[in-house]
Amino acid sequence: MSDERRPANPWPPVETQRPEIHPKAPGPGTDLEMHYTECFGCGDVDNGLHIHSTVGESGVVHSRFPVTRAHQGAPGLAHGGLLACAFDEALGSTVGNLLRRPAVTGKLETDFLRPVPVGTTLFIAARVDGVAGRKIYASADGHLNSADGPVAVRARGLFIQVGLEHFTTHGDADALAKFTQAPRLRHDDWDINP
Ligand SMILES: CCCCCCCCCCCCCCCC(=O)SCCNC(=O)CCNC(=O)[C@H](O)C(C)(C)COP(=O)(O)OP(=O)(O)OC[C@H]1O[C@@H](n2cnc3c(N)ncnc32)[C@H](O)[C@@H]1OP(=O)(O)O
Repeated sequence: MSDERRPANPWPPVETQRPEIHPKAPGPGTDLEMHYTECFGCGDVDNGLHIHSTVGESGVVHSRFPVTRAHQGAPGLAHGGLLACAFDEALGSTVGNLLRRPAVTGKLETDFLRPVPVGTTLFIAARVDGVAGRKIYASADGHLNSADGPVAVRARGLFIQVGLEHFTTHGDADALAKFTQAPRLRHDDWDINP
C-alpha cells in the first residue's frame, strides 16, 4: 500500500511541548560515537547493524544502516524486525544525544513501504517531535541508498525517560561504566531528572 493510502493517526498522540535541545548536545556535523561497543545497533558486533549517525541541521540526526546478507528475512531482502531495530537505534540515539536524557523505548511502530534489498544502505533521518513530561515522541524516515532516495520505512517511537538506576537495577551491574566508555557520554553531562 502506498504511504498516502495508509490511515494517518495524529502524531504525537498527546499534547506535547517542543523538544529543547540540551546545551551540551553534539552540534550539527558531529559524527556520533557508538554509545556502547556491544550494542547490536551501533556497536562493534559481528553481524550487527553497524549503524553510524551524524547530527544534522534543525534537530535532525542522520543514520546509515548498510544492509548485508546477515540481515536477510526473505532471500535478498532485509528482515522487517531488523529494520525496526535500526529505527529503534536511530530514534533512541536521536533522543539520547539531542536531549541528553536517559530514555528507553516504550513503543515503536513501523510502516514498511518498500522492500529493502541486501546491498542497499538505508539513510534514516530522525527527529524529536515533542515531549510530555517523561514521554518523548520521535519519528524517522528511511530512504533507500541516499538521503533523498525513496522512503522505504517510516517509524514512530515513544521513549520514556528513566533514572540511571533503570540500567544498574535491570542491566549489568557495571552498566553505567560501560555506557560511559566514550568520553562524550560522561553521565554528569546528562539531564537525569525524570
Ligand atoms: C542519556 C544521555 C546519553 C547520550 C547518548 C546516549 C545515546 C543512547 C542511544 C540509545 C540507542 C539505543 C536505542 C535502543 C533503545 C532500547 O532498545 S530500550 C530497550 C527496550 N525497552 C525496554 O526495555 C523498556 C521496558 N519497559 C520498562 O522498563 C517500563 O515499562 C518503562 C518504559 C520504563 C515505563 O515504566 P514506568 O517508568 O513505570 O513508567 P509508566 O508510568 O508505566 O509510564 C510512563 C508514561 O508512559 C506511558 N507509556 C509507557 N509505555 C507506554 C506504551 N507502550 N504506550 C503508550 N504509553 C506508554 C504511560 O502511560 C505513562 O504515561 P503518563 O501516565 O505519564 O501520561
